[in-house]
This record gives sequence, C-alpha cells and structure tokens, in this order.
Amino acid sequence: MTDSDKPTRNPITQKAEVRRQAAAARQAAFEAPDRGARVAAACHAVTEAVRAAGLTQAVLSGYMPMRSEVDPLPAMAAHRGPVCVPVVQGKGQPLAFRRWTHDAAMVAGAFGATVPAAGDWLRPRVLIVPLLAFDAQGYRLGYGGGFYDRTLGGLRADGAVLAIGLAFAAQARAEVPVEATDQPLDAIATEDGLRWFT
Ligand SMILES: Nc1nc2c(c(=O)[nH]1)N(C=O)[C@@H](CNc1ccc(C(=O)N[C@@H](CCC(=O)O)C(=O)O)cc1)CN2
Ligand SMILES: Nc1ncnc2c1ncn2[C@@H]1O[C@H](COP(=O)(O)OP(=O)(O)OP(=O)(O)O)[C@@H](O)[C@H]1O
Repeated sequence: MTDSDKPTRNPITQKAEVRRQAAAARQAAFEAPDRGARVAAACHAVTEAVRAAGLTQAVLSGYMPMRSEVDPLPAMAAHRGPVCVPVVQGKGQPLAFRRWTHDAAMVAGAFGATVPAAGDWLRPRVLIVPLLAFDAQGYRLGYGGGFYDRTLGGLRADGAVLAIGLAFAAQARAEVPVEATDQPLDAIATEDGLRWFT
C-alpha cells in the first residue's frame, strides 16, 4: 500500500465520498418520472415482507421522509399494528420511537426530522430503515449519525427485530464501506420488489 492509498482505505473517509455520490443518485431517482408508481411498488414490497414474517400486528417503525428519501407513508398506513417514527435523543444515543397516527400533531425535531409532539414511546419489532445506499450484503449508508447502527445493535441485543431498508433501485451499490459497528439490513424493498439477505 502506498501512502496515497491509505486515506481512501479508511472506511470513514470512503463513506463520505460514497455519501456524496449516493445522495446525487437518489436525488435523480426521486426526480425521475413515475416516482409515485415506484414508491407504491417499494412500499408494497415492505408490506409483503411484514406479512411473510408473520408480523402484521407487530409494532412497526416508519419514518417521516426528508430530502429525496422514499416516502414510507403507504406502508405505514397499510400496517395493522401500532406505528411509530424515530426521535433523535441526542448525538451518540440510540433513537427512541414515538407512536404515530395519521392525525398526530407533528413538530420539528433534531437533525431536520419531523417528530410527533406527544404519544407513547414504543419498541419496534419491525423497522423501515431509510438510507442513501445499500449493497449486495445488506449493508447500508445513512447520513452519518450512526443512529440506526446504535439502535439496531441495541434492539438486536434484546430480542428479534426485522430491519427492512426502503430505497429506489438506483440506490444499490455492489459494496458500501463497512465499519465494525455497521448493522446489516434483513431485507431491502425497492420498486423492483423485495430481496432478503441471508
Ligand atoms: N427521514 C429520516 N428520519 C430520520 C433519520 C433518517 O435518516 N431519515 N435518521 C437516521 O439516522 C435520524 C436523523 N438523523 C440524521 C443524521 C444526520 C443528518 C445530517 O444532516 N447530517 C449531515 C452531515 C453531518 C456530518 O457529516 O457530520 C448531512 O447529511 O449533511 C440528518 C439526520 C432520525 N430520523
Ligand atoms: N453502536 C455503535 N457504538 C459506537 N459508535 C457507533 C456505533 N454505531 C455507529 N457508531 C459510530 O458512528 C459513526 C457513524 O456511523 P455510520 O457512518 O455507519 O452512520 P450511518 O449508518 O450513515 O447513519 P445512520 O445510521 O444514522 O443513518 C461511525 O463512524 C461509528 O464510529
């Protein structure tokens, strides 16, 4: 390895570059025609995963979309069990999850997210996970807070959870840089359908 290779072999340095490329690829997918149909198909794949896992009545976490994320609302609305969304408690902390309903009062939370103004704190059994990029092994890249890694690590240490990434197909990459703390997805839902990782 030459000295000039070293910085790019550091996964944290690589992630910053992949994040820039992935944000542009997702934005292009978001702006392309037929977004509505692609979002509907991706959300349908989430619902299919929940049904296949026998978790139709379980607590499901969605999210309030930001930037060019796939809007998970159709999957949240279709769910028969309780639905919650993530709330940032602080830097370096796992996410908390607050009950969400269609008519819940929402307020601006930390890191640009919209969160419920009130409501019960729930432990999700199924999580719809937002992302910038995902790879063939089920690893994902988010905005760099490490929030989902900490959260999934904590939840998995405590019991089973099903983590379903929701993305446009254009967000796929052969590989994303991986650190020891990265928590892989169990499945990915896109407009091309559902894919389980083994
Ligand atoms: N819709 C949605 N809600 C979510 C998440 C998410 O990814 N999507 N989160 C998932 O964690 C949490 C919010 N996490 C966030 C973490 C960082 C940034 C952010 O703006 N980061 C800067 C880079 C900061 C840096 O490099 O230090 C950026 O992207 O410009 C935004 C949200 C909770 N709610
Ligand atoms: N469980 C953990 N314990 C301690 N540090 C962690 C943990 N998970 C992640 N981190 C740290 O947080 C940093 C950011 O994580 P990473 O780049 O994976 O975020 P991300 O997956 O893009 O963001 P997010 O999960 O919020 O969408 C990592 O460099 C890592 O050092």
